[in-house]
Amino acid sequence: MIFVETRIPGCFLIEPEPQRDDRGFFARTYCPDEFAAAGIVFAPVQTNLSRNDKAFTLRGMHFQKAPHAEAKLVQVARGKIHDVVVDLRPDSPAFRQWVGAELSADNLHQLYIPEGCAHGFLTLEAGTDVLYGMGRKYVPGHARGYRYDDPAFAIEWPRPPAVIAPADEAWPAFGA
Ligand SMILES: Cc1cn([C@H]2C[C@H](O)[C@@H](COP(=O)(O)OP(=O)(O)O[C@H]3O[C@H](C)C(=O)[C@H](O)[C@H]3O)O2)c(=O)[nH]c1=O
Repeated sequence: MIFVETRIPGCFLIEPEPQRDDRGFFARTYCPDEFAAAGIVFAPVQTNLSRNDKAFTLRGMHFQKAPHAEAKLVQVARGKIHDVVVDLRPDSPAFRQWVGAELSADNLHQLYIPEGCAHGFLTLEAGTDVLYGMGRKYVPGHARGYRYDDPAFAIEWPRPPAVIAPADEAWPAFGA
């Protein structure tokens, strides 16, 4: 696995190293030793699957309120997304900055998102499945978020969403 830290400290783009043969390939998508060697202390304790039927479906920008903040390992099992992370840690040099990456079933790329960051994605193909490894079990009632187009972050999206949940349109403005 190849780890490339983004401009958000602790947020990594991860490129698995598929072992290819005549049948296809085998790729490791998580390994505690390789993560530890990259300086990441993370062990998924819950996994989630997000199925998105339509292209240009947007989910986000979500995070869990402390003390239930979640680190996440995100990968696309089918289709393609524009994945975005926003640093919400006031003491971070990248506070309020965002990073984006195209994750797809073809490029196998993953994003590791540390606690204290918001996460969201826009699907770029119909029938996109997003897999999550979560660093903490989900605790209902602690979900928080901001709008994907909040001017405080000025996130660049490939295009506006065609599908978005009312709850994701109703998040408060950052700093409100
Ligand atoms: C996150 C989560 C949700 N749920 C339940 C709660 C709702 O009844 C239902 C759908 O939840 P929600 O509408 O929050 O799903 P998304 O909008 O895809 O939210 C996720 O999308 C953004 C992009 C993320 O990074 C988070 O993983 C997560 O917030 O699943 C659970 O039972 N367990 C869970 O871990």
